[in-house]
Amino acid sequence: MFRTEYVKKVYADLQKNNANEPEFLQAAQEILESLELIVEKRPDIEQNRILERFLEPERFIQFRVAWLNDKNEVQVNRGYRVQYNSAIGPYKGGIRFHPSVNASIIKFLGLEQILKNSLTTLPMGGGKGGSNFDPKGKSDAEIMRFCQAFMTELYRHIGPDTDVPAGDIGVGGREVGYLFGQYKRIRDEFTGTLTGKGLAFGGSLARTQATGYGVCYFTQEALKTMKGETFQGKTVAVSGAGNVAIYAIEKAQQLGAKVVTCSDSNGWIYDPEGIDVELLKEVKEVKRARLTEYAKERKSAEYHEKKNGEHGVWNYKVDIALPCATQNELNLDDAKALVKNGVQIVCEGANMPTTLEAAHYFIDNGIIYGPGKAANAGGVATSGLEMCQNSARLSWTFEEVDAKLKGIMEGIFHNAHDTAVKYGVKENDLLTGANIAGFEKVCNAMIAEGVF
Ligand SMILES: NC(=O)C1=CN([C@@H]2O[C@H](COP(=O)(O)OP(=O)(O)OC[C@H]3O[C@@H](n4cnc5c(N)ncnc54)[C@H](O)[C@@H]3O)[C@@H](O)[C@H]2O)C=CC1
Ligand SMILES: O=C(O)CCC(=O)C(=O)O
Repeated sequence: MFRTEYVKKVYADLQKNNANEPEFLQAAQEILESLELIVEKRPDIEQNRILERFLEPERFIQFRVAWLNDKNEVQVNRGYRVQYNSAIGPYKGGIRFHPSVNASIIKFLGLEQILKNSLTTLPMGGGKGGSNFDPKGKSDAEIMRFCQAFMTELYRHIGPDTDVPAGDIGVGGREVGYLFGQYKRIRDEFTGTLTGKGLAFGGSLARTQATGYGVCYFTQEALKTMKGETFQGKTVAVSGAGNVAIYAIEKAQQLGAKVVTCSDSNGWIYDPEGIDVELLKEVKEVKRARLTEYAKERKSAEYHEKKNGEHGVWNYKVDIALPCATQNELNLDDAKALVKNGVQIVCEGANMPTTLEAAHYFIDNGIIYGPGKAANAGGVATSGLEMCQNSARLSWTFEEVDAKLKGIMEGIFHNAHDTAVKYGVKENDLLTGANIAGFEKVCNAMIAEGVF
């Protein structure tokens, strides 16, 4: 797995100290496999014990969230915030509400976020938070009370120049609104402490679309540079049916592709005529319903129930795959099926959706592989743009924000690609390129700022 004694020891210690955290160890292993190349070139990394410091969060906060449901019964959940690394800016990263949330998931997401935020070129450190609260089936009033209870603890740890949370799975505009309202009430100040806010109270145009559109801008630049091609006429598989998936589908179709799949936790849609994105928005964003509702309205769509936890969407003949649901949703068998069916490029809208074996399989088979920390950085980049607008107390037009987002995504692709080439790995290995490029800036800042 590793060649150098230093990296071997760092990873062995990490395994010992985080024994029951598989997602965190997976993310760390994937990053360390890339960073070994820079460690071999730069002895100052080992001298300054940068890898050990980089992998250890600056702060990990865990707290109780007690709230009342609609029957006036007391409910108790666990809340988290990891403030992972502030070398290049205030901690920045989303909040996830999902029953699977635990320390391992929060730490893997926070670690990825450090490199992602560095790649955006904006001054943002890495953080992430969440709760094992399950929003499914909760009333609007329950969601509000939970968000208020969550913020009643979190507020003391965050601030516009300290730590700026945003949304992630289970946390969208509605939840950010309730979190922001409670923060403002407790602190008695109106600042840009959260991003993804509503447009009436400091949100940025295009933040809703940013992650999904950004994945497509990244994919488009990769196709253009490495294959001289575009989205026009291509067939695309997307997983997920949430914020990232919806706007990835919308942009891919605007760019001339046909997206034939999407999915949620219960099942998936195969729609050979192309997903009707307006209908999908109506089902998921307005009604908050299941994909069965989409299939009822759309004659050309097939609905498949997930029976054995399979993700289903990776078995069709497509040119482009965009996993946009959740971690480890694309395994080695899925990767083999995609490659057999002629996929050319896989770019991740979700965080770590591809298992490590599957990622290696893509790279070894010449598929362009854009890891989430590069391909889905458009969401946090636009959050960074929201922070700029809040500080300046102004707002840019949709076109201005979208143009900046596009420029940032194209820049991230070229940075990852050029770094892959510079470090002598295959040019389709944007994983190594993104890991090294994101790390280098953080590492230099950590050394310059002294031992901490
Ligand atoms: N919202 C954002 O700006 C960003 C989100 N991401 C990542 O994108 C992914 C999706 O997030 P959002 O679209 O924001 O969330 P969302 O809450 O809007 O949608 C979540 C999506 O994931 C699916 N999903 C969740 N758990 C699942 C499971 N166990 N099995 C199958 N599907 C499952 C849901 O069905 C839904 O399609 C996550 O990995 C998130 O970390 C990454 C960068 C930014
Ligand atoms: O916009 C943000 O700050 C967070 C986005 C996020 O959670 C992510 O990039 O995974």
